[in-house]
Amino acid sequence: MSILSERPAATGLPITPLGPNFGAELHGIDLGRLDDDQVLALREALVAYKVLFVRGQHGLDDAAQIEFGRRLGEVTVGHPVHDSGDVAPEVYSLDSQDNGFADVWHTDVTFVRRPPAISVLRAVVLPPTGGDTNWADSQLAYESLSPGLRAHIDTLTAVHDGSREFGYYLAQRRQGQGNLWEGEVFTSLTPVEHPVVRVHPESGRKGLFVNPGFTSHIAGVPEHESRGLLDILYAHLTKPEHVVRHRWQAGDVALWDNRSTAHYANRDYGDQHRVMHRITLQGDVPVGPATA
Ligand SMILES: O=C(O)CCC(=O)C(=O)O
Ligand SMILES: [Fe+2]
Repeated sequence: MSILSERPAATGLPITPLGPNFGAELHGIDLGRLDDDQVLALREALVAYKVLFVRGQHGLDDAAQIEFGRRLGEVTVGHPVHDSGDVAPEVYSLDSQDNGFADVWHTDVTFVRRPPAISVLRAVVLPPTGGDTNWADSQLAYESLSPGLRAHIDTLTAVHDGSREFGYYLAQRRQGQGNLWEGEVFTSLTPVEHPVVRVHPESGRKGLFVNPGFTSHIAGVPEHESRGLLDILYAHLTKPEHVVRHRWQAGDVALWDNRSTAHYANRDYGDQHRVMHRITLQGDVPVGPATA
């Protein structure tokens, strides 16, 4: 029996859930021509399903992708330090011929005070095979930890450090001159602290908010303890039961909620070319259980 259940949403969006709570596909809509009710429904579906896949968006170019983003929220510049070259400032281009890989589990740009809430990714050039992307449900992962561990990590904060992935790039390629992100020009990547457990500002659900890409350590505990605990949390977050995997086709767009997910792009396509264009929507300062 197929786990897919065609469920006509009350809102009129044709949503096919990929599981009970995580991931859904949308067919038969044009992201460039949504009416206001559909935009609202999409926004709600994004919080509910955390990652949405929209097929057949062949007409969407960078400008239309940005325009679509503006209907959902405040579009940021593409990245705090990366320069994507000959594209609009809002676009972050991941080009395999320019070291644009995302083969480490991460949540986007958590190394700033207000990480982006939502990302919208469009396939521009796809390899003939491979290059799938995986998303992990950080809320389900949190909820399926034992109560004792949940209570413990509810109290912790962690340090997020963008210099691990982008420090060399900022120093060498950008000569210490990053982009203007929310009024701040990034000349260095100063580590920031976020709660280990994030309370989602819209749904109120708690989720793990640490990621191997940018989290350097848990604050205020010995290094070996931090390492051990993070390893447990990462292994749990990325269990197959918590993950959906998307096999890209031309015209696909994926949208995800960075407040409740992490993701990883498979680097398994050899020398083939792969280009993805991402835009991000402004988020808020992550809040933990103690202050929620
Ligand atoms: O290349 C991909 O599939 C995902 C890249 C990524 O991490 C992102 O767009 O945020
Ligand atoms: Fe990413």
